Amino acid sequence: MLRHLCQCRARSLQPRRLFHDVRVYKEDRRWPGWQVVVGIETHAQIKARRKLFSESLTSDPGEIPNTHVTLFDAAFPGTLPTLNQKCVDLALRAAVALECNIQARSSFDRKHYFYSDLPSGYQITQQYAPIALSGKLNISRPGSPTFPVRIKQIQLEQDTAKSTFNPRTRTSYIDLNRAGTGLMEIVSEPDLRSPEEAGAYVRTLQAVLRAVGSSDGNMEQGSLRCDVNVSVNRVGRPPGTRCEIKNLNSVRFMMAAIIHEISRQRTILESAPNPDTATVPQETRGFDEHRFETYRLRSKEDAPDYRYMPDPNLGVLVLNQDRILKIRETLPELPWDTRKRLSDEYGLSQRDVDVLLAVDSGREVKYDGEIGDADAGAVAYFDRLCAGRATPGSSSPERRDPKVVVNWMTHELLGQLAARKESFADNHLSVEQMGQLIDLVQNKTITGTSGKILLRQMLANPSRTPTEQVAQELQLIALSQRSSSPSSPSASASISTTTDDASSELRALCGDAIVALPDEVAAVRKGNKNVLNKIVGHVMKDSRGRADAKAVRALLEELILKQQ
Ligand SMILES: Nc1ncnc2c1ncn2[C@@H]1O[C@H](COP(=O)(O)OP(=O)(O)OP(=O)(O)O)[C@@H](O)[C@H]1O
Ligand SMILES: [Mg+2]
Ligand SMILES: [Mg+2]
Repeated sequence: MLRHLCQCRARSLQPRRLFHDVRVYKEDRRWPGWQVVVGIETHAQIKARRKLFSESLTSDPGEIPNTHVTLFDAAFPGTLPTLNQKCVDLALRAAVALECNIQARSSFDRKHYFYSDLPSGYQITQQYAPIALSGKLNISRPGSPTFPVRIKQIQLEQDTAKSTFNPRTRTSYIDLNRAGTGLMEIVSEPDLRSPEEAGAYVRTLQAVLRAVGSSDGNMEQGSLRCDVNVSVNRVGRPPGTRCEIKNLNSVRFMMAAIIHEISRQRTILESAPNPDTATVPQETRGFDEHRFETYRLRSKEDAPDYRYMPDPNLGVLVLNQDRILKIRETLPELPWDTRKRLSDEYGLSQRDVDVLLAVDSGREVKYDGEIGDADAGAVAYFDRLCAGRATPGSSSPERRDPKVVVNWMTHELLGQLAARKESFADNHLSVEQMGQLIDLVQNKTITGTSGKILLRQMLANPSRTPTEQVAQELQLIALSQRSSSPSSPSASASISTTTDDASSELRALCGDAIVALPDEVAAVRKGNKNVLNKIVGHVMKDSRGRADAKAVRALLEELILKQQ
C-alpha cells in the first residue's frame, strides 16, 4: 500500500508533459548544458470590415482619432454587444488551417481590469470555452528538419483602444478607433526551443493568416502582436518557471527579447547558492527597444485578479458542421502545400521556393486604383508565366521552362524592383509583358543583356505596350547573322525587317572592328586565336549589349579567316 502511494506521489511529481518527446535535445553552443523553452501567445487582428460586437467600421492606424466609434465601443451604459458572424468565419478559417478542433459550443467571458484604454473596465474574451482547441502548425526552416508546434487554443476577444501620452503637456490621449476590433489570441504550447525557432513560428503563422485572409498580420502596424513566454532548465531537468514578455511588435525584437531573457534567467540560476532548488521568479516583463533588454513590469504576486465571469449579454456561440465544412471548402492553397507543389511540379530549388513564398508571406496588397497581375502574389504570377503563351493554331498554350521563369523572376524582376526600392506589389508589368520579355530572350530576338535593359526601362516607364514593340523602339533587337523567329505573329513582319537590318548592322560592326584592330587581325590570321577575344570584345562594346558573343565570334572568324 505504502509502495503504491509512493509510486502515485512520484508520478504526480513528474513534470506535466510540456515537451515534445519526438524531438531530440540538441545542444546550442550559445548556452551549453541549458535547454530553452518558448511558448507564444499571438494576438492577430481579424481582417473584418466591422468590429467584433458593434456595427462600427474597423480602422487603419493613421485615421482621424475617434471617428470609428459606436456607443457600445465607448461603453455607454445600456448598450449591448451583437456578435459579428464575419469575424467568427474569419477566425474559423485560421482555426481550420491550423488543424484545430473547432468547438461546437463556445462562450464569452469578461476579463476585468482598470486602464484608460479599456472604456468598459473589462475586455470580452473566451477564457473558459474558446472557439478552437488542439491544433498544429508545422515549421520548416532552411537546413533543419520540419517540426510541429502544437496550438493550445484560439480565442476570440476585443482589442483595446489606443492611448498616447504627451510628456511635455503631461496629457494622455485616448483614441477609441481600435476599441472593440476583433482579435484572435492564438496560444502555442511550449514547443519552441530557440529564438530562431520562435521567429520561424511567427513568420509561418503570419503567412498562414495572410493566405487564408484572416488577418493582415502586419507587425509594424500592430495588427499582429506577440507575448512570448521563456524559461530555461538544465538538460534533463523539468522545465523552468516562465517569464512572459508582453507586446512585441517585430520578429527581430521578439528574438532579441528571448536572447536577453535566456541570459538573464541563466545568471539568476547560476548564481544561486543552491542550484538544485533555485528558480527564476515568475514575472511579466516588457522589452526596451533601445537597450535590447527586458525589464520587469510585475511579479506573480502583484498579478492582477481579473475576476473572470461569463458575459451575461452574450449567449453560447453554436457552430454546426455545415458551416465548418463550407469554410474548409473555400480555403485557398496553404503555404506548405504551395511549397510542395512548387518543388514537385516545377522542380524548383528550395531557395527559389523560399524566395517566392517569402514575397507572398510579406505581401501587402496595395490598392492604387488598378488591380495588376502582381496583386495576386508572386506564386500566382509565376504559375501564370509558366502556363505559357497562346500559340496560333494550337489549343493548348506553349509552357515556359519553370527554371528560366524563376530565374527571371527572382534575379531580375525582384532584383530590379529592390534596386528601385519597390516591392513585388509595385510591379506593374503584366504577366503577358513579362512572358514576352522572357520569350524574346529565349528565342534570341534580344540578348540576355538587352533583356535586363528592357526590363529596367519597362519598370521605369509603365505602359501597356507589348514588349516586342518596346524592344524595337529602344533598338534592342539582337544583332544576329540569321533572322530570328518572331515571338508573335502580329510583330512578325516588323521584326523580320528589323532582324535583316540587325544582321547587316552586325556585319558593319565586325567590319569596323577589323579595320580598327589591324595588328590583332594579323595575329589571328597567323593562328593566334586567343587574340580573337579582343576583337569580339570590341564588337560587343560597340553593340551596347545587343550582340550575341557566339554569333560575333563566328562572323569574325568568317570575315577574318575565310576571306584571307
Ligand atoms: N515552462 C514554460 N516555458 C515557456 N513557456 C511556457 C512554459 N509553460 C507554459 N508556457 C507558455 O505560456 C503560454 C501561456 O499562455 P496562456 O494564454 O495559456 O496563459 P497566461 O499567459 O497565463 O494568460 P494571459 O492570456 O492572461 O496572458 C503558452 O504559450 C505556453 O505555451
Ligand atoms: Mg494568453
Ligand atoms: Mg500570457
